[in-house]
Amino acid sequence: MTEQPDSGEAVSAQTFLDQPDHASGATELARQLRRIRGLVSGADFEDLSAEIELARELADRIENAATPHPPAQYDSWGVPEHIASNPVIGSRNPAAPPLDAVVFPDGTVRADLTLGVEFQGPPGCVHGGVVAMLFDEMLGLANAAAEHIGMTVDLQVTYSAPTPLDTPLRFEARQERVDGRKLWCAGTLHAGDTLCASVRGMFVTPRWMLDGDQSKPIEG
Ligand SMILES: CCCCCCCCCCCCCCCC(=O)SCCNC(=O)CCNC(=O)[C@H](O)C(C)(C)COP(=O)(O)OP(=O)(O)OC[C@H]1O[C@@H](n2cnc3c(N)ncnc32)[C@H](O)[C@@H]1OP(=O)(O)O
Repeated sequence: MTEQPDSGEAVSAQTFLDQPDHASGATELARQLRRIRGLVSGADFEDLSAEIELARELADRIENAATPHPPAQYDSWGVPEHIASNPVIGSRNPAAPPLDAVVFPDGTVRADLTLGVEFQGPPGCVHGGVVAMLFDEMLGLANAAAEHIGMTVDLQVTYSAPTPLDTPLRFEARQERVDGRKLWCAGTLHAGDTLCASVRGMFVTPRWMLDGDQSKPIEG
């Protein structure tokens, strides 16, 4: 449970799309790979030849143990495998920050996170494309929280101030309007009191999705 600090009164939030650790250990493996990701992209080393050998052996071992499931086999939105591989929230995707979201009773989705040097664009700042990607996901999550999802057809990001690295950031998003298959969402990104960026997005629920069961429980 988290409190919404800007509301003036304590409002409880629920963890959203909770992803328990995978029994195989893949979630923990992703955590360790994220540590390596940050170190390799943001530190100097004298000689890594022994570590390279180790990494190659590890990659070979994981490849031999793996039974890959191509994305085309993922059967629907929100199943654990679909969420786990996501590049923004996926607990088993080492490339994901990962972003952990909570949802408030009014439908606002919030995520607090800190981004390291591997997400750098301008020196000391988060890459603008990374901000856009995280916003896209946040708006998608706001749609999921409203149980009315779609695909992005338009995403407009306004960058107001540089987004600092290694600094607590807060993303917020909510679905604002629905008209048939068309959905509109908005969001903000703050570092402390500074508004770094804001976003407006339009989504469309594909016709084929209406034939499926959108209201099925979100697993994971
Ligand atoms: C509850 C369940 C659990 C969920 C669990 C959650 C899991 C965890 C969350 C993951 C969250 C992922 C968040 C990332 C989201 C992506 O990354 S989505 C990927 C990027 N987007 C795409 O690839 C979309 C590509 N576009 C398309 O495939 C097609 O345009 C679409 C979206 C299927 C729509 O095609 P369509 O069904 O044929 O619709 P179409 O008739 O063309 O348009 C419908 C209406 O929208 C309008 N429209 C279409 N495009 C536009 C546009 N660009 N601008 C303005 N209007 C437009 C049309 O003019 C039309 O308006 P009307 O004539 O009805 O007034």
